[in-house]
Amino acid sequence: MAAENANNSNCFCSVQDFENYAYKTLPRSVLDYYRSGACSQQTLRNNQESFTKLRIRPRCLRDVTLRDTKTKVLGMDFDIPIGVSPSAMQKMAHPDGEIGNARAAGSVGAVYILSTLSTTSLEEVARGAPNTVKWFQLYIYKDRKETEKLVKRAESAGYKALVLTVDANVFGLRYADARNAFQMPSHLKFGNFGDLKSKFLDRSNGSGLKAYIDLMFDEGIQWKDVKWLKTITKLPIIVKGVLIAEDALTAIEHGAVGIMVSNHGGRQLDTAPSSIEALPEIVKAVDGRVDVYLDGGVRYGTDVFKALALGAKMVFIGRPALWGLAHSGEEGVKKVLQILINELKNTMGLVGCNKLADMEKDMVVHKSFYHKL
Ligand SMILES: Cc1cc2nc3c(=O)[nH]c(=O)nc-3n(C[C@H](O)[C@H](O)[C@H](O)COP(=O)(O)O)c2cc1C
Ligand SMILES: CCCCCCC(=O)C(=O)O
Repeated sequence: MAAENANNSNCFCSVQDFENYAYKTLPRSVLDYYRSGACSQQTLRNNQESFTKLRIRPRCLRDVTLRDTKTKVLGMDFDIPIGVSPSAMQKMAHPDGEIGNARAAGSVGAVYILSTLSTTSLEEVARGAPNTVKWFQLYIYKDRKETEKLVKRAESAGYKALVLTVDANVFGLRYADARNAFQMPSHLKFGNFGDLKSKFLDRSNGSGLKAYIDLMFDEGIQWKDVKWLKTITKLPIIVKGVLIAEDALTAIEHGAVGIMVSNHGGRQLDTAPSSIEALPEIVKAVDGRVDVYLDGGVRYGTDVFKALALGAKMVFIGRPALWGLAHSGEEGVKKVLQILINELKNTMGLVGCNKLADMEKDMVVHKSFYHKL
């Protein structure tokens, strides 16, 4: 891309354009933290590759003049079935940070999930993006009182659900961060904590984030902690990071009202299945009792369509929002979301779906359907 075009948003047609821009402009250790997966990064790659192995089977000559993407999730109305997944330290991408990301989501009628490890406090995000439906992602600290305080604060600030991340009891092996001795830039801090919990710790052995997590997070969390969480909050609980049917059923038994199929963007267990590979077994097991959501590798409206047709109620993006933020803050995230909405509506039109309920499971097949010989 010519240098003079590097910041010309008119050229930014796809999520890939924003990713390319972020790769050229973000400081190396921030970029590596955002983009990397764990270990050999097979799951990271597979998240996107698995979508390319699915084919969409279109239906012709159906009236699609009023294409509608509205949906209702946990009793809340949304204009689109796409939301923003939690990601830590968003101010490293742009000073607009979490507030910009949340405002962008709200501007297109999408839900925004704030990370426990945000660089803006949950109260500031609530004040800065009052018109956005916000959910709060929770990591369970060894200090349960600290966890309880976070939950109460999220309730008071108007967050509408808790998203408990269950695939990060142990820190994934992220070699790029270890090599870079990754550290949050010194002008930033974790917004939700006032004392030393707001800063990274000793990084003499590699990533400062890893040192922080090892000290603060509880490796011993179990299903009974979901029950405990239910005793301290009235907010609906979504469990994020489920990849197999049995865990989905256990999550429901313990009170979860939503299951997010996710492998943490390939950043935790390397060689775990891709999210879209895992989705069908979970949808089947859950059998409509609770909502199933998905994130991981979603980069095109066709990916959104595939996940919805295979039974996800809502589909989330992690890195694409960070690439939008890196490009032009709130505006950039909004553009990324608009691209995905436009691609989704285009796909719906070409497949013959006027509304989300028109999507059928057999509109999406594995490519082997066409390559039987
Ligand atoms: C830089 C980064 C930070 C993340 N931080 C969190 C976090 O704080 N809490 C969490 O539950 N998931 C976190 N995730 C995982 C995302 O919520 C999400 O599962 C993943 O990014 C989805 O994959 P995608 O990036 O391919 O869309 C993070 C992901 C990235 C890329
Ligand atoms: C135990 C994993 C916690 C990682 C904290 C931030 C995050 O979720 C991510 O970097 O990914």
